[in-house]
Amino acid sequence: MSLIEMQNVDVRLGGHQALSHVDLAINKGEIVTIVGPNGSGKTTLLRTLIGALKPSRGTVKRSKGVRIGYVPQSLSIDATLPLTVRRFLCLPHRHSTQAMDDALHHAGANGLQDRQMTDLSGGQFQRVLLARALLKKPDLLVLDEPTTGLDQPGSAALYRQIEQVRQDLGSAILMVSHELHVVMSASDRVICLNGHVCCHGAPETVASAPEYRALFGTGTQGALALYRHDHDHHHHSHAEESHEHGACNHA
Ligand SMILES: Nc1ncnc2c1ncn2[C@@H]1O[C@H](COP(=O)(O)OP(=O)(O)OP(=O)(O)O)[C@@H](O)[C@H]1O
Repeated sequence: MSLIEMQNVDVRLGGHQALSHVDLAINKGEIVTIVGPNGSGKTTLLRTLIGALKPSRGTVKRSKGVRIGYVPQSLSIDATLPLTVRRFLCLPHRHSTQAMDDALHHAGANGLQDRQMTDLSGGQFQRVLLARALLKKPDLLVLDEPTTGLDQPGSAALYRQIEQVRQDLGSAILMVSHELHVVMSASDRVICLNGHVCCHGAPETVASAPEYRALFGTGTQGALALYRHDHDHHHHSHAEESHEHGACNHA
C-alpha cells in the first residue's frame, strides 16, 4: 500500500471548513508538491496527514511503522536563549553525535554543529530544520514551504538538497511550494488545492489543465494570479473528483 492515504477527508477549524473531500496517497520515493492560493488549506492538509489535526470526516491511513519527518513552515527561536545547533537537534530526544553529523550532512549543513541557532542565515536555518526531520530516517519527509524567506539561488539550492535526500535516503517527499518553475521540473506529481483538490496529476497534466491556468496563468502574471484566485466554482461529488491518472475537476 501507499505510505500514507487520505480518503474523503474534511477538516473544520473553529467553524471554518478548511478542507473538503480530499483524497490523497503518497507512494514510496515519490516527490509530490502541493500548490494553491493563500488560505487554501495547504498547511491544514500537511498537519492532518502527520496526525496533528483530526479530520471531521474521512480517514487518514498510515502504513504500519511508517516514519514521517516534518519541517514546519516557520519556527521562532527565542533570540535571548543560547542554543547551539547540536542542542537544538537533541530536542526533544537525544541523538548520538554520529546521527547528528549524518543528518546535517544529508541536509547540506556540514560544520554547523556548534553555531548558535540565532546566528544562522535563512538558508542554514532551513537546512538545520531539515536535518532535524532527517534524524528519524523518515520514509516520508513533509515540508511546508521550505524556501520561505530565501532568495532564488537559495531556494534552488534547497530544492536540489531535498532531491538529494530522496536519492540518498529514498524518502518520499511531500511539500508545499509557491515556486512554480521548480514544482514543474522537480515533482513527480502536483496537487492544486483550493479547499478541495482542484486539479492533480503529473506536472504536464496539471500544467495544461484549465483549473491550473485559472490559478497560475503563465509567467509572473500567473504567479500573481495565484494570490488573487477566487473560489468561484462549485464542488462536484466525491465520486466525480477521483481519477486514477490525475485529472482536473471543475469546468
Ligand atoms: N485555528 C483556526 N481556526 C479557524 N480557521 C483557521 C484556523 N487555522 C487556519 N484557519 C483557516 O483555514 C484556512 C486554511 O488555512 P491554512 O493555513 O491551511 O492555509 P494555507 O494554504 O497553508 O495558507 P498560506 O499559503 O497562507 O500558508 C484559512 O482560511 C485559515 O484562515
